[in-house]
Amino acid sequence: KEEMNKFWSKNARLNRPMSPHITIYKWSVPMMMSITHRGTGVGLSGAISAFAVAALVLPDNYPYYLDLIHSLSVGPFLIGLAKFGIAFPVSYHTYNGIRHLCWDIGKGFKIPEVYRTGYTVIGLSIVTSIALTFL
Ligand code: HEM
Repeated sequence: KEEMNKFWSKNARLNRPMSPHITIYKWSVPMMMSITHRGTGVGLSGAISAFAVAALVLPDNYPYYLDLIHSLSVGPFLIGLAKFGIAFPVSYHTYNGIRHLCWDIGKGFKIPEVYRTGYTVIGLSIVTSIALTFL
């Protein structure tokens, strides 16, 4: 215990960052993609659960609420933005999920491949989300 105390007081004295200290890492595309995969996964789970709970507890049905949104006349820009905001996490998580599954079978681990597949996923996600927005 005494050794541990010495260890921690030395770290504090030398102003060493304590683990976990992700701030020491230089941000990279694969790193951002990884956190976005988690973010979109958790976001999708939350959104689907909220949708399911709403379907159970709200008094009216889906077409009624859709009409309600239409009647607000928020304009095509905001509607488009909202549609993109839904389409992007779905597209991104699906394409990046396929990238993850490739890793799970041992493919695509070389650093240039990680970047290439990463940029492909980002590109496909943007194109797919724009296409879905205009549906
Ligand atoms: C609405 C549908 C989906 C939901 C709600 C969902 C949700 C999630 C969540 C919560 C995670 C855990 C994220 C983390 O803690 O790191 C996850 C991970 C994952 N998802 Fe999805 N997901 C969905 C669709 C998909 C699809 C369509 C694919 C594949 C094509 C996919 C592939 C994966 C993979 C491979 C992982 C594990 C990533 C890892 O190894 O860290 N998901 N998903």
